[in-house]
Amino acid sequence: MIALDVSLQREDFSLSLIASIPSTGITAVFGRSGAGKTSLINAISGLVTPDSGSIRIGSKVLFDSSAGVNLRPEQRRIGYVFQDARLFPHMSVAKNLNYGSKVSNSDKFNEVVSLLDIGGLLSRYPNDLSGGEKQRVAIGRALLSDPEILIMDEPTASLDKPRRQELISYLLRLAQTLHVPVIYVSHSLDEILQLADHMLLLEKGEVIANGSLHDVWGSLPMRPWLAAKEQSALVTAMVVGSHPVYAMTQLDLEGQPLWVTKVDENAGASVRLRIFANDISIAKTRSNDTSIRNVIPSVIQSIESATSLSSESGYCQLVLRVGNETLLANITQWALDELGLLEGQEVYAQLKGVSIARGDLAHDHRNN
Ligand SMILES: Nc1ncnc2c1ncn2[C@@H]1O[C@H](COP(=O)(O)OP(=O)(O)OP(=O)(O)O)[C@@H](O)[C@H]1O
Repeated sequence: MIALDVSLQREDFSLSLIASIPSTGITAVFGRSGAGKTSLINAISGLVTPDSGSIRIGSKVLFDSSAGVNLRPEQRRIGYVFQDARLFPHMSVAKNLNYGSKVSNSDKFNEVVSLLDIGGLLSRYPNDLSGGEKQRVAIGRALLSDPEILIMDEPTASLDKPRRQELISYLLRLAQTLHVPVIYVSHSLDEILQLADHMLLLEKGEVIANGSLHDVWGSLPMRPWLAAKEQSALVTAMVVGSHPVYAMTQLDLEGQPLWVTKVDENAGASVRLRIFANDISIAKTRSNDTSIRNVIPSVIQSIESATSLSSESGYCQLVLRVGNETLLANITQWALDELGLLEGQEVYAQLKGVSIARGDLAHDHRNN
Protein backbone atom coordinates (compact mmCIF):
# COMPACT_ATOMS: atom_id res chain seq x y z
CA MET A 1 0.00 0.00 0.00
CA ILE A 2 0.99 3.58 -0.57
CA ALA A 3 -0.32 5.48 2.45
CA LEU A 4 -0.85 9.21 2.01
CA ASP A 5 -1.62 11.73 4.73
CA VAL A 6 -0.81 15.11 3.22
CA SER A 7 -1.57 18.66 4.35
CA LEU A 8 -0.22 21.49 2.28
CA GLN A 9 -1.37 25.09 2.56
CA ARG A 10 -0.85 27.53 -0.29
CA GLU A 11 -2.04 31.12 -0.59
CA ASP A 12 -5.37 30.25 -2.29
CA PHE A 13 -5.36 26.49 -2.07
CA SER A 14 -5.05 23.76 0.46
CA LEU A 15 -4.35 20.09 -0.15
CA SER A 16 -5.69 17.98 2.66
CA LEU A 17 -6.05 14.29 2.12
CA ILE A 18 -5.72 10.90 3.72
CA ALA A 19 -5.85 8.00 1.28
CA SER A 20 -4.34 4.60 0.58
CA ILE A 21 -3.61 3.45 -2.91
CA PRO A 22 -2.44 -0.02 -3.91
CA SER A 23 1.23 -0.62 -4.63
CA THR A 24 0.27 -2.69 -7.68
CA GLY A 25 -1.21 -1.80 -11.04
CA ILE A 26 -1.96 1.64 -12.45
CA THR A 27 -3.70 4.23 -10.25
CA ALA A 28 -5.17 7.18 -12.12
CA VAL A 29 -5.29 10.55 -10.36
CA PHE A 30 -8.12 12.56 -11.88
CA GLY A 31 -9.81 15.88 -11.17
CA ARG A 32 -10.41 19.27 -12.73
CA SER A 33 -7.64 21.76 -13.33
CA GLY A 34 -6.38 23.12 -10.02
CA ALA A 35 -7.75 20.17 -7.99
CA GLY A 36 -4.28 19.43 -6.63
CA LYS A 37 -3.10 16.49 -8.77
CA THR A 38 0.36 17.84 -9.46
CA SER A 39 0.72 19.10 -5.87
CA LEU A 40 -0.02 15.57 -4.66
CA ILE A 41 2.44 13.78 -6.92
CA ASN A 42 5.07 16.41 -6.22
CA ALA A 43 4.61 15.75 -2.50
CA ILE A 44 5.02 11.99 -3.09
CA SER A 45 8.15 12.45 -5.17
CA GLY A 46 9.66 14.99 -2.74
CA LEU A 47 9.57 17.98 -5.12
CA VAL A 48 7.41 19.84 -2.57
CA THR A 49 7.31 19.34 1.18
CA PRO A 50 3.90 19.07 2.87
CA ASP A 51 3.30 21.16 6.01
CA SER A 52 2.38 18.03 7.92
CA GLY A 53 1.46 14.37 7.55
CA SER A 54 3.21 11.26 6.33
CA ILE A 55 3.87 9.42 3.08
CA ARG A 56 4.76 5.72 3.05
CA ILE A 57 5.36 3.12 0.39
CA GLY A 58 4.85 -0.20 2.16
CA SER A 59 7.03 0.01 5.26
CA LYS A 60 9.33 2.67 3.76
CA VAL A 61 8.70 6.13 5.21
CA LEU A 62 9.34 8.88 2.65
CA PHE A 63 8.01 11.70 4.79
CA ASP A 64 6.79 11.97 8.37
CA SER A 65 6.52 15.45 9.85
CA SER A 66 6.12 14.23 13.41
CA ALA A 67 9.20 11.96 13.19
CA GLY A 68 11.21 14.58 11.28
CA VAL A 69 11.67 12.31 8.22
CA ASN A 70 11.86 13.91 4.78
CA LEU A 71 13.80 11.87 2.24
CA ARG A 72 15.35 13.80 -0.64
CA PRO A 73 13.77 13.08 -4.06
CA GLU A 74 16.76 10.97 -5.14
CA GLN A 75 16.47 8.85 -1.97
CA ARG A 76 12.82 8.00 -2.66
CA ARG A 77 13.35 5.65 -5.63
CA ILE A 78 10.54 7.19 -7.64
CA GLY A 79 10.68 7.38 -11.41
CA TYR A 80 9.05 10.58 -12.68
CA VAL A 81 7.81 11.10 -16.24
CA PHE A 82 6.71 14.65 -17.04
CA GLN A 83 4.34 16.00 -19.73
CA ASP A 84 7.33 16.92 -21.84
CA ALA A 85 10.06 14.31 -21.97
CA ARG A 86 12.84 16.55 -20.48
CA LEU A 87 15.66 14.55 -22.09
CA PHE A 88 19.19 15.91 -22.16
CA PRO A 89 19.52 17.32 -25.70
CA HIS A 90 23.31 16.92 -25.84
CA MET A 91 23.19 13.22 -24.96
CA SER A 92 22.31 10.31 -27.24
CA VAL A 93 19.28 8.19 -26.41
CA ALA A 94 21.59 5.49 -24.98
CA LYS A 95 23.27 8.05 -22.70
CA ASN A 96 19.92 9.49 -21.66
CA LEU A 97 18.76 6.00 -20.77
CA ASN A 98 21.87 5.29 -18.74
CA TYR A 99 21.78 8.63 -16.94
CA GLY A 100 20.96 7.91 -13.31
CA SER A 101 20.63 4.22 -14.15
CA LYS A 102 20.89 2.01 -11.11
CA VAL A 103 20.56 -1.05 -13.26
CA SER A 104 23.93 -2.64 -13.91
CA ASN A 105 22.42 -5.69 -15.49
CA SER A 106 22.25 -5.47 -19.25
CA ASP A 107 19.33 -7.93 -19.42
CA LYS A 108 17.14 -5.32 -17.72
CA PHE A 109 18.41 -2.61 -20.11
CA ASN A 110 17.61 -4.85 -23.09
CA GLU A 111 14.20 -5.76 -21.69
CA VAL A 112 13.19 -2.11 -21.20
CA VAL A 113 14.55 -1.12 -24.63
CA SER A 114 12.68 -3.96 -26.27
CA LEU A 115 9.40 -3.36 -24.41
CA LEU A 116 9.46 0.29 -25.44
CA ASP A 117 10.71 -0.54 -28.93
CA ILE A 118 13.51 2.04 -28.79
CA GLY A 119 16.42 -0.22 -29.85
CA GLY A 120 16.65 1.56 -33.21
CA LEU A 121 16.93 4.96 -31.56
CA LEU A 122 19.90 4.40 -29.24
CA SER A 123 22.45 6.43 -31.21
CA ARG A 124 20.01 9.25 -32.09
CA TYR A 125 19.67 12.58 -30.24
CA PRO A 126 16.44 13.89 -28.64
CA ASN A 127 16.01 16.65 -31.23
CA ASP A 128 15.74 14.00 -33.93
CA LEU A 129 12.94 12.10 -32.19
CA SER A 130 9.17 12.43 -32.49
CA GLY A 131 7.15 13.41 -29.40
CA GLY A 132 6.05 9.81 -28.83
CA GLU A 133 9.60 8.48 -29.19
CA LYS A 134 10.89 11.08 -26.72
CA GLN A 135 8.27 10.02 -24.18
CA ARG A 136 9.19 6.35 -24.63
CA VAL A 137 12.83 7.19 -23.96
CA ALA A 138 11.83 9.26 -20.91
CA ILE A 139 9.81 6.31 -19.59
CA GLY A 140 12.76 3.98 -20.26
CA ARG A 141 15.10 6.34 -18.39
CA ALA A 142 12.72 6.44 -15.41
CA LEU A 143 12.41 2.64 -15.38
CA LEU A 144 16.16 2.10 -15.53
CA SER A 145 16.61 4.12 -12.34
CA ASP A 146 15.04 0.99 -10.77
CA PRO A 147 12.14 2.83 -9.14
CA GLU A 148 9.79 1.41 -6.54
CA ILE A 149 7.01 3.37 -8.20
CA LEU A 150 6.63 5.31 -11.41
CA ILE A 151 4.78 8.64 -11.43
CA MET A 152 3.54 9.97 -14.74
CA ASP A 153 2.12 13.47 -15.03
CA GLU A 154 0.02 13.53 -18.22
CA PRO A 155 2.68 11.83 -20.35
CA THR A 156 0.49 11.94 -23.45
CA ALA A 157 -0.47 15.63 -23.15
CA SER A 158 1.86 16.83 -25.90
CA LEU A 159 1.06 14.04 -28.36
CA ASP A 160 -1.46 13.86 -31.19
CA LYS A 161 -4.20 11.23 -31.01
CA PRO A 162 -2.50 8.37 -32.92
CA ARG A 163 0.78 8.84 -30.98
CA ARG A 164 -1.23 8.98 -27.76
CA GLN A 165 -2.86 5.63 -28.52
CA GLU A 166 0.53 4.17 -29.41
CA LEU A 167 2.04 5.29 -26.09
CA ILE A 168 -0.91 3.84 -24.19
CA SER A 169 -0.27 0.44 -25.81
CA TYR A 170 3.35 0.61 -24.63
CA LEU A 171 2.25 1.60 -21.12
CA LEU A 172 -0.10 -1.39 -20.97
CA ARG A 173 2.70 -3.68 -22.08
CA LEU A 174 4.98 -2.28 -19.38
CA ALA A 175 2.35 -2.63 -16.67
CA GLN A 176 1.67 -6.22 -17.69
CA THR A 177 5.32 -7.17 -17.88
CA LEU A 178 7.30 -5.21 -15.29
CA HIS A 179 4.83 -4.90 -12.41
CA VAL A 180 6.09 -1.49 -11.32
CA PRO A 181 3.18 0.37 -9.70
CA VAL A 182 2.26 3.51 -11.60
CA ILE A 183 0.54 6.70 -10.41
CA TYR A 184 -0.86 8.25 -13.56
CA VAL A 185 -2.23 11.81 -13.73
CA SER A 186 -4.56 12.33 -16.67
CA HIS A 187 -7.33 14.60 -17.88
CA SER A 188 -8.62 11.95 -20.26
CA LEU A 189 -11.27 9.51 -19.08
CA ASP A 190 -10.78 7.44 -22.23
CA GLU A 191 -7.14 7.00 -21.33
CA ILE A 192 -8.02 6.11 -17.75
CA LEU A 193 -10.54 3.51 -18.97
CA GLN A 194 -7.87 1.82 -21.02
CA LEU A 195 -5.07 1.97 -18.49
CA ALA A 196 -6.13 2.24 -14.90
CA ASP A 197 -6.92 -0.40 -12.32
CA HIS A 198 -7.62 2.12 -9.56
CA MET A 199 -8.70 5.73 -9.46
CA LEU A 200 -8.32 8.62 -7.04
CA LEU A 201 -10.66 11.51 -7.71
CA LEU A 202 -9.61 14.89 -6.32
CA GLU A 203 -11.64 18.05 -5.91
CA LYS A 204 -10.40 21.27 -4.33
CA GLY A 205 -7.50 19.50 -2.67
CA GLU A 206 -9.61 16.70 -1.19
CA VAL A 207 -10.24 13.08 -2.15
CA ILE A 208 -13.87 12.63 -3.21
CA ALA A 209 -13.57 9.04 -4.45
CA ASN A 210 -10.85 6.40 -4.19
CA GLY A 211 -11.04 2.73 -5.13
CA SER A 212 -11.05 0.29 -8.01
CA LEU A 213 -11.77 1.91 -11.37
CA HIS A 214 -14.93 -0.17 -11.56
CA ASP A 215 -16.25 1.21 -8.24
CA VAL A 216 -15.17 4.82 -8.73
CA TRP A 217 -16.57 4.88 -12.27
CA GLY A 218 -19.99 3.93 -10.95
CA SER A 219 -19.85 6.28 -7.94
CA LEU A 220 -21.87 9.46 -7.49
CA PRO A 221 -18.85 11.83 -7.51
CA MET A 222 -18.14 10.68 -11.09
CA ARG A 223 -21.59 11.69 -12.33
CA PRO A 224 -20.79 15.34 -13.11
CA TRP A 225 -17.92 14.14 -15.33
CA LEU A 226 -20.13 12.16 -17.60
CA ALA A 227 -22.79 13.99 -19.60
CA ALA A 228 -26.02 12.01 -19.94
CA LYS A 229 -25.02 10.68 -23.33
CA GLU A 230 -21.64 9.52 -21.99
CA GLN A 231 -22.91 7.82 -18.86
CA SER A 232 -21.85 4.24 -18.94
CA ALA A 233 -21.23 1.17 -16.87
CA LEU A 234 -17.90 -0.61 -16.71
CA VAL A 235 -18.12 -4.36 -16.51
CA THR A 236 -15.67 -7.22 -16.80
CA ALA A 237 -16.48 -10.23 -18.98
CA MET A 238 -14.57 -13.36 -19.98
CA VAL A 239 -13.77 -14.47 -23.51
CA VAL A 240 -15.52 -17.72 -24.46
CA GLY A 241 -14.71 -18.11 -28.15
CA SER A 242 -15.27 -16.95 -31.72
CA HIS A 243 -18.38 -17.29 -33.81
CA PRO A 244 -17.86 -20.04 -36.41
CA VAL A 245 -19.12 -17.86 -39.25
CA TYR A 246 -19.27 -14.20 -38.27
CA ALA A 247 -16.42 -11.96 -37.04
CA MET A 248 -17.80 -11.89 -33.52
CA THR A 249 -16.50 -13.05 -30.16
CA GLN A 250 -18.66 -14.54 -27.45
CA LEU A 251 -18.07 -13.30 -23.91
CA ASP A 252 -19.47 -14.44 -20.63
CA LEU A 253 -20.99 -11.69 -18.49
CA GLU A 254 -22.03 -13.13 -15.17
CA GLY A 255 -23.13 -16.36 -16.83
CA GLN A 256 -24.90 -14.57 -19.71
CA PRO A 257 -23.64 -14.79 -23.31
CA LEU A 258 -22.60 -11.46 -24.80
CA TRP A 259 -21.49 -11.01 -28.42
CA VAL A 260 -18.99 -8.30 -29.39
CA THR A 261 -16.98 -7.45 -32.50
CA LYS A 262 -14.10 -9.92 -32.74
CA VAL A 263 -11.42 -9.40 -30.07
CA ASP A 264 -7.91 -10.71 -30.25
CA GLU A 265 -7.83 -12.49 -26.90
CA ASN A 266 -7.73 -16.15 -25.97
CA ALA A 267 -10.58 -17.99 -24.30
CA GLY A 268 -10.50 -17.31 -20.57
CA ALA A 269 -9.04 -13.77 -20.91
CA SER A 270 -10.86 -11.00 -19.08
CA VAL A 271 -11.92 -7.88 -20.96
CA ARG A 272 -13.21 -4.56 -19.67
CA LEU A 273 -16.37 -3.39 -21.39
CA ARG A 274 -17.92 0.04 -21.48
CA ILE A 275 -21.67 -0.04 -22.05
CA PHE A 276 -23.33 3.34 -22.55
CA ALA A 277 -26.62 4.02 -20.76
CA ASN A 278 -28.06 5.35 -24.04
CA ASP A 279 -27.28 2.04 -25.78
CA ILE A 280 -29.59 -0.01 -23.57
CA SER A 281 -33.32 -0.34 -24.08
CA ILE A 282 -35.67 -2.29 -21.83
CA ALA A 283 -38.21 -4.99 -22.64
CA LYS A 284 -40.47 -6.85 -20.25
CA THR A 285 -40.39 -10.00 -22.38
CA ARG A 286 -37.63 -11.50 -24.49
CA SER A 287 -38.15 -10.73 -28.15
CA ASN A 288 -37.02 -13.32 -30.70
CA ASP A 289 -37.39 -11.19 -33.83
CA THR A 290 -34.98 -8.35 -33.13
CA SER A 291 -31.69 -7.38 -34.75
CA ILE A 292 -30.20 -6.89 -31.30
CA ARG A 293 -27.90 -9.81 -30.44
CA ASN A 294 -27.41 -9.09 -26.78
CA VAL A 295 -30.44 -9.40 -24.55
CA ILE A 296 -29.49 -9.80 -20.90
CA PRO A 297 -31.96 -10.74 -18.14
CA SER A 298 -31.51 -8.28 -15.29
CA VAL A 299 -33.23 -6.85 -12.23
CA ILE A 300 -34.08 -3.16 -11.77
CA GLN A 301 -32.09 -2.16 -8.71
CA SER A 302 -33.12 1.48 -8.66
CA ILE A 303 -34.78 4.14 -10.78
CA GLU A 304 -33.31 7.62 -10.72
CA SER A 305 -35.35 10.50 -12.00
CA ALA A 306 -33.89 13.11 -14.32
CA THR A 307 -33.74 15.64 -11.49
CA SER A 308 -31.08 13.65 -9.64
CA LEU A 309 -29.01 13.29 -12.79
CA SER A 310 -27.11 15.73 -14.90
CA SER A 311 -29.23 14.54 -17.80
CA GLU A 312 -31.89 16.01 -20.03
CA SER A 313 -35.32 16.29 -18.47
CA GLY A 314 -37.87 13.73 -19.58
CA TYR A 315 -35.41 10.90 -19.08
CA CYS A 316 -34.69 8.65 -16.16
CA GLN A 317 -31.94 6.18 -15.47
CA LEU A 318 -32.37 2.56 -14.45
CA VAL A 319 -29.64 0.86 -12.47
CA LEU A 320 -29.80 -2.80 -13.51
CA ARG A 321 -28.24 -5.72 -11.70
CA VAL A 322 -26.77 -8.62 -13.68
CA GLY A 323 -25.26 -11.02 -11.14
CA ASN A 324 -22.56 -8.97 -9.41
CA GLU A 325 -22.34 -6.41 -12.21
CA THR A 326 -24.33 -3.24 -12.76
CA LEU A 327 -25.62 -1.73 -16.01
CA LEU A 328 -27.20 1.69 -16.54
CA ALA A 329 -30.04 2.37 -18.94
CA ASN A 330 -31.43 5.77 -19.92
CA ILE A 331 -35.08 5.60 -20.93
CA THR A 332 -37.79 8.22 -21.19
CA GLN A 333 -40.13 8.88 -18.28
CA TRP A 334 -42.90 8.14 -20.76
CA ALA A 335 -41.56 4.59 -21.42
CA LEU A 336 -41.08 4.04 -17.70
CA ASP A 337 -44.71 4.97 -17.01
CA GLU A 338 -46.16 3.07 -19.93
CA LEU A 339 -44.25 -0.15 -19.13
CA GLY A 340 -45.03 0.33 -15.42
CA LEU A 341 -41.43 -0.47 -14.44
CA LEU A 342 -40.70 -0.85 -10.74
CA GLU A 343 -37.64 -1.43 -8.58
CA GLY A 344 -37.02 -5.17 -8.04
CA GLN A 345 -38.68 -6.10 -11.34
CA GLU A 346 -37.04 -8.58 -13.73
CA VAL A 347 -36.58 -7.14 -17.22
CA TYR A 348 -34.50 -7.72 -20.36
CA ALA A 349 -31.72 -5.26 -21.11
CA GLN A 350 -31.27 -4.98 -24.89
CA LEU A 351 -27.72 -3.87 -25.62
CA LYS A 352 -27.26 -1.98 -28.86
CA GLY A 353 -23.57 -1.30 -28.43
CA VAL A 354 -20.72 -2.65 -26.34
CA SER A 355 -17.20 -1.24 -26.58
CA ILE A 356 -14.05 -2.90 -25.34
CA ALA A 357 -12.22 -0.47 -23.07
CA ARG A 358 -9.30 -2.78 -22.43
CA GLY A 359 -8.18 -6.25 -23.45
CA ASP A 360 -6.76 -9.01 -21.30
CA LEU A 361 -6.99 -7.92 -17.68
CA ALA A 362 -5.53 -11.19 -16.43
CA HIS A 363 -2.56 -9.44 -14.82
CA ASP A 364 -4.94 -7.58 -12.48
CA HIS A 365 -5.85 -10.84 -10.87
CA ARG A 366 -2.23 -11.88 -10.50
CA ASN A 367 -1.34 -8.61 -8.83
CA ASN A 368 -4.23 -8.11 -6.48
N1 LIG B 1 4.04 27.04 -6.00
C1 LIG B 1 2.76 27.40 -5.82
N2 LIG B 1 2.44 28.49 -5.10
C2 LIG B 1 1.15 28.85 -4.90
N3 LIG B 1 0.10 28.17 -5.39
C3 LIG B 1 0.36 27.07 -6.12
C4 LIG B 1 1.70 26.61 -6.37
N4 LIG B 1 1.62 25.51 -7.12
C5 LIG B 1 0.31 25.26 -7.33
N5 LIG B 1 -0.45 26.20 -6.72
C6 LIG B 1 -1.92 26.27 -6.72
O1 LIG B 1 -2.40 25.06 -6.15
C7 LIG B 1 -3.59 24.64 -6.80
C8 LIG B 1 -3.45 23.21 -7.26
O2 LIG B 1 -2.48 23.17 -8.29
P1 LIG B 1 -2.05 21.81 -8.99
O3 LIG B 1 -1.02 22.15 -10.00
O4 LIG B 1 -1.68 20.82 -7.94
O5 LIG B 1 -3.42 21.38 -9.67
P2 LIG B 1 -3.68 20.29 -10.81
O6 LIG B 1 -4.87 19.51 -10.36
O7 LIG B 1 -2.44 19.52 -11.08
O8 LIG B 1 -4.06 21.20 -12.03
P3 LIG B 1 -3.81 20.98 -13.63
O9 LIG B 1 -4.74 19.87 -14.01
O10 LIG B 1 -4.20 22.28 -14.21
O11 LIG B 1 -2.37 20.63 -13.83
C9 LIG B 1 -3.84 25.63 -7.93
O12 LIG B 1 -4.80 26.56 -7.50
C10 LIG B 1 -2.50 26.29 -8.12
O13 LIG B 1 -2.67 27.62 -8.57
